[in-house]
Amino acid sequence: MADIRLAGGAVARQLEIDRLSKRFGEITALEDITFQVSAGEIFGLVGSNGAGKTTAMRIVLGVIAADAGEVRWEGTPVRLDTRRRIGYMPEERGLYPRMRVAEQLEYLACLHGMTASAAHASVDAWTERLGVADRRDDDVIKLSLGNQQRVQLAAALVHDPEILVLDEPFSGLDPVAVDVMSAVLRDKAGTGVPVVFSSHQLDLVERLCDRVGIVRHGRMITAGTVDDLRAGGREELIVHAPQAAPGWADRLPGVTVHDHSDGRTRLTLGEDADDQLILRAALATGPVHEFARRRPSLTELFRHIVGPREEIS
Ligand SMILES: Nc1ncnc2c1ncn2[C@@H]1O[C@H](COP(=O)(O)OP(=O)(O)OP(=O)(O)O)[C@@H](O)[C@H]1O
Repeated sequence: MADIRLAGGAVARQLEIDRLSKRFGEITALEDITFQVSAGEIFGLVGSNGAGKTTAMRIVLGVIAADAGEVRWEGTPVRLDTRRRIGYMPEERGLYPRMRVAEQLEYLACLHGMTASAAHASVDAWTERLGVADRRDDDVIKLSLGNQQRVQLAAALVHDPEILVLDEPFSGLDPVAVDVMSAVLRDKAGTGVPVVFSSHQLDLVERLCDRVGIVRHGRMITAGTVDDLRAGGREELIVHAPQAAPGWADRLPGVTVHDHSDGRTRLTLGEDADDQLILRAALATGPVHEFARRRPSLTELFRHIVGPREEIS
């Protein structure tokens, strides 16, 4: 168990997922998965289909029990009373299709212990913020999928949770809704809420998350800031020389050419590579419009780490 005691004996406000394991018959969904999300931090869980992300979140929420391991908040094992203070967006979504938006959000807020008047005010505020205020009196089933998802996020937020756990909150959202959702998550983190969410949209994860964890076959294979993860990836050189023919860089020492199209070549450099030699070789083909080092994106890192046959979908 990690020591999360701070100087002076205070306990860090941290959600700890500690060595969780879970099997479903022959299938190992989780194997010793461990990660922490601090108060105020946005943590992105990424992994291929079936990697174990949903299973981990369900265990945090107590929807299913772990075979082994523990989930703690502020150093104390998470029990029913803590779970009432978590805002959860389940993958299977959980709204009553034939109940009106405001009615069911108020009902959910009251289930989490809010008074009726506080619930009413909170529903007004969140439906406004999430752009579904004009749908408050509609049955959920009449809403588009994207608007249902906004309501689902409102359901996770309406009781003013201490912790947010969101399974694929961005899937199926239009770009405006993605921006609204991102801003809400940032704001909640800004008030000290630990936010953990899963997503296959790695560009979004890269932009939004303070730290990212890559899950594979039920294990956390790496976790850290995107910059930490990038430190293990190879820097690339992009050369845009429109007149360069394919193969122009193939014989340069220490150079590996990854692709070349429309005069744009993507290279990685070994120890014996000389970037000035590469530049001279590019200039020998004609004008050079771009010559830039580029760090790998999270998508590229993901491909590199989990392997090309197991790409995210
Ligand atoms: N209730 C269940 N019964 C049997 N197997 C299950 C059950 N829930 C999950 N699994 C299996 O456990 C593994 C992990 O599934 P999980 O849903 O946690 O993955 P995931 O990372 O969330 O995937 P996705 O990105 O596709 O949502 C998969 O092999 C899945 O088929």
